[in-house]
Amino acid sequence: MIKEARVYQPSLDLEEQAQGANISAPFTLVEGYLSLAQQQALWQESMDYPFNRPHIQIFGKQHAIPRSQVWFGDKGCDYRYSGLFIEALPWPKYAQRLQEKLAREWRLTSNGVLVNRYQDGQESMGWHSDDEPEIAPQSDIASVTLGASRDFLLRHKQTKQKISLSLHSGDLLLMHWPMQAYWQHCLPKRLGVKQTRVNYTFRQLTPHFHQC
Ligand SMILES: O=C(O)CCC(=O)C(=O)O
Ligand SMILES: [Fe+2]
Repeated sequence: MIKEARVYQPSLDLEEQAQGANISAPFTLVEGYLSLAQQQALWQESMDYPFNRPHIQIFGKQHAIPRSQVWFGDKGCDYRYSGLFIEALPWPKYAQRLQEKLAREWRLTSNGVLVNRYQDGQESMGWHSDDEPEIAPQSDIASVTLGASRDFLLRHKQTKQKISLSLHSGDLLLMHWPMQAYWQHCLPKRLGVKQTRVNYTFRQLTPHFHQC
C-alpha cells in the first residue's frame, strides 16, 4: 500500500522561543515520501554497499560503533566524523536518484550521503548534532528511512525539551538549519525491534575542506 505523503512542519514561535518554553524544532517530516517501488530499489541496492563498522575513541578507549555505515559523495567530499577520516565512494545509482529527487522537490542541495545500517533494535546512534566544520554553513540535512520503524529523539541543548518521532520506511525527515546548532538527536536502542533499518542522511559539505 502506498501511503499518501503527510507533512508536519512545526512553526517557529518567536514569543515562545523568547520565553525559553516549548521551542519548536525546525524540521519537516514527510511521511510516505518514497513509493514502495522506490523503497525496494534502494533496499536492494543497499545490500551491495560496502558497509563497515569503524572503531571510535570514547574516553581514551576504542569501541566499534553500534551500527555499520558507508559514505558516498562527489569527488573531494570527504568527511571527518568522530575522529575518523572517511573518503567519499562514488554515488550508487539509486542513492544518486534520490539525491536528485530531493534537489528537485525540496531544493535540498547535497554532495554526500552517510548511510547507516542498524541490524536490529540492539543497534543505535547516541546523542549528537551534525555540526562538523565541513558541513556547509546554513545547509539542511535530509534523512530517509528504509526498513524497520524506529523512534528518533530530539533534545534541545539548553532547555532539554524532548521531541519523539517515529520514523517509518519511506519517510523523509528534513532537518532545517539551524536545528543542528540548538538541538541534538539520537536513535535509541529498541530491543523489541528485530528487523533491519537503513537510513540515508544527505549532506552538503564544503568540497576539499580537508585538503587545504
Ligand atoms: O538513523 C538515523 O535516523 C539517524 C542518523 C543520524 O543521525 C546521522 O547519520 O547523523
Ligand atoms: Fe545525525
